[in-house]
Amino acid sequence: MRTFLAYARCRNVSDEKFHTMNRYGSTTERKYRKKATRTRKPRTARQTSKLPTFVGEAPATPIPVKEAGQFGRINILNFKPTAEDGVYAARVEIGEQFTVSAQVFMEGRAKVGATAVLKNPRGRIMARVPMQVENAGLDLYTVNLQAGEHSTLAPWDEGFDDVKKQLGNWKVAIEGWEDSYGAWLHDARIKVDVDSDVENTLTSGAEMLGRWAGTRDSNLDAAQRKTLRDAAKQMMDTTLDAKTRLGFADNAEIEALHESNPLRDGLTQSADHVFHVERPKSSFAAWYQFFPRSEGAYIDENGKKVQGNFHTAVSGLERAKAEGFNIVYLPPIFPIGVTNRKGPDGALHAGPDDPGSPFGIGSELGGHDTVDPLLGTMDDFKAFCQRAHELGLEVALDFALQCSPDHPWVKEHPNWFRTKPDGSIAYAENPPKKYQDIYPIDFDNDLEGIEHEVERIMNLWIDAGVTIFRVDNPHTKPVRFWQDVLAAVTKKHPEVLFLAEAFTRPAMVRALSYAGFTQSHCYFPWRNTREELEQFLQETNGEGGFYQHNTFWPTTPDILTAYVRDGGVAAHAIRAVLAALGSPSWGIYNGYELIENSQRSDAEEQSQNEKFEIKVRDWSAADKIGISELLTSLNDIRSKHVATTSYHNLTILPSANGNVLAFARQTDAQFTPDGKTDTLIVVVNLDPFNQQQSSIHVDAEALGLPTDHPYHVKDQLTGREYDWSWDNFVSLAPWADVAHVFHVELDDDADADSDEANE
Ligand SMILES: O=P(O)(O)O[C@H]1O[C@H](CO)[C@@H](O[C@H]2O[C@H](CO)[C@@H](O)[C@H](O)[C@H]2O)[C@H](O)[C@H]1O
Repeated sequence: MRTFLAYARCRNVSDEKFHTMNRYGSTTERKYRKKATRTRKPRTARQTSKLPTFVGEAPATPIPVKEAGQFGRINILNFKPTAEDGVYAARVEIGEQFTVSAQVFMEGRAKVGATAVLKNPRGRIMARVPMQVENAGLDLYTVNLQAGEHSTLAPWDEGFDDVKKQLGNWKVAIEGWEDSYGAWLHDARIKVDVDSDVENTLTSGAEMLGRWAGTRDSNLDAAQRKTLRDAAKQMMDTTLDAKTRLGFADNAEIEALHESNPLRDGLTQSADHVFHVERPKSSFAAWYQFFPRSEGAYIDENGKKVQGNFHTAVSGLERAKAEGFNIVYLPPIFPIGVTNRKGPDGALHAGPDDPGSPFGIGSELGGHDTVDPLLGTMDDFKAFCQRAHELGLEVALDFALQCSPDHPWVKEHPNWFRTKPDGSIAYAENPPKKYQDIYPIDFDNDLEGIEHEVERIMNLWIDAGVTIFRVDNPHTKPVRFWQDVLAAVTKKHPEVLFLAEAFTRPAMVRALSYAGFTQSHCYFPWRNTREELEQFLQETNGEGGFYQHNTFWPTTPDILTAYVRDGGVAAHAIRAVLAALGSPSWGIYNGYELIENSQRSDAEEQSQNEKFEIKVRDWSAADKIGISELLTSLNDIRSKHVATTSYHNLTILPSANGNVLAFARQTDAQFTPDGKTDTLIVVVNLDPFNQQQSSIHVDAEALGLPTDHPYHVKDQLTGREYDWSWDNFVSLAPWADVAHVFHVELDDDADADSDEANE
């Protein structure tokens, strides 16, 4: 991994805000310029030495850019990521490490440098960071940035107001400049070595050093300016030999100034590129789904199931908390219709004691704005949310926009439903699935009316304590509808998040993200082979991660794949590791801890499905299985390793065995709480039945790890330690460990060594 050279205060003359910031020093900016400030001497106002005027080569001069599309003196192209279609800005979570790149170049053989400028929503410059050459032939430069500090605060926590101030549209611009010192030094070394045109070369160099000492942009202090002027003077001492004279400009002290306060000729600034910065947990979240009616449920003396309610459901909150999750997700909690109510496993007829699918919303008791009386009252729900908040959990509520035939809207707003010529209403479908117990909404008769009603209802649940909506099947409704509703709701409540349950074509999923959905369900459950996973991990954690935040769920009440059905405990463990560490956002549907994996014969979902019946579970059985313990460890690893929090830091590692997947996640030292690079190496045996061995290749240089000696890795799941280097043997057996989650443990010296090597 490339490391940063701290880059202090390369001040743009026209930017007085930056001048102010330098004096008071924002945390972010201090972070980026740590190294340089350590070596900088106190500033004095007086200029101490005078230079003779030398005749040298003319530096590149800035050319004003008067309209969009005009080139400046330096060419800057291909900034990534840009707003898609020029409208939908890239998105990152506060404190998430992300990478920007651009092509920066100029004519001829001239050398260039590039600097990224990061501005907060108020336009204040928070960091100026030198970019690194990614591919010299393509003139491609990259840099890792972070907008604001990583935070885990929830909206009701003390201190959230400070977080809130940092949310919104940040901007990144690229500064390109001619690297006159770098280019001169390259040529001067050769010319002095072969004794060609030496006097002209040294004279030009001295002139360049003098000019550097005099520029405001380089923001040198008085002592640093003197260093450059003295070097220039000494270079002109013709009594000395050429090599000695060159040495005055070719040494570590001047090189350090070149890194921290370079001479930037022909300075050219790109346009600002917007990044929408969202609140904590907008993308980095661990979800836990349970049905409140199953919590505390029991079988009474007559053999009848007695359902739970919002009082007993606190046990679900406590389990989620104990396992380290931070969002609890509840299926719809509204009254359930009677007409066409479904029976066990979706049977088309329900018995008198069948509770029905909670997605069959609405009865004479009320609709989407009413708590199902079997679960309790609105006050009970508020108390439940309050308890969740005390435990540090956010409550996500399912919002399924559809109606049982008994829903009040069916009578109150007949124009919200499409009738067939015979006056009946067709039931809802999500082909090939049929939902005979619900009517779909018709959005084409009264879009505005439906929008207002949905806004009213969402605000009502927000007032009760909900901070997140998981929206059921949003892709079967107009995108524009969601765009309007989400904009209206977030205008009043910018902290509210939305998860799209959209298993559908990529264009629709992407459009929903643009419409305001902060996270999205995805096809992770069906990506099982190494090739499929490698591709999917890179898709989720790549360029697309700026526009769509995929959340990985191994199972849901609607999804139980053959892999999980057949692979037993090992398959559950494998999929949990992949979900927790493959995406910053992951989720578990409860019962996973109990290996509930019996599948319906006619559907890819669980039999005795909780959607249609109340589950009475023996949670004490979970202890023997160990999945609950694994989930807890995975959430613990996620909370301790900031490298798990970014959609932009995953690298696939080559593995010799097609059944073994390996990837690294890495966060640069300046973005971690302890100031050390955080590197995790995850190795997973994808075969739930057999032991698999492999050799994992780690490009130590690319990851900034020691290249000439082994480094220490510690398995965060087992505590075992190993020495790793370029190629590493692994052996994982399903009956022992399905995965390694290694943290690379570099002592400070090793970290510093590798920094030096990369610089
Ligand atoms: O259509 P999806 O696969 O995305 O599933 C989601 O929406 C379904 C409809 O809301 C929902 O289905 C469940 O509720 C229906 C209405 O009560 C019922 O007819 C279905 O049989 C039942 O599976 C599904 O749970 C939800 O995730």
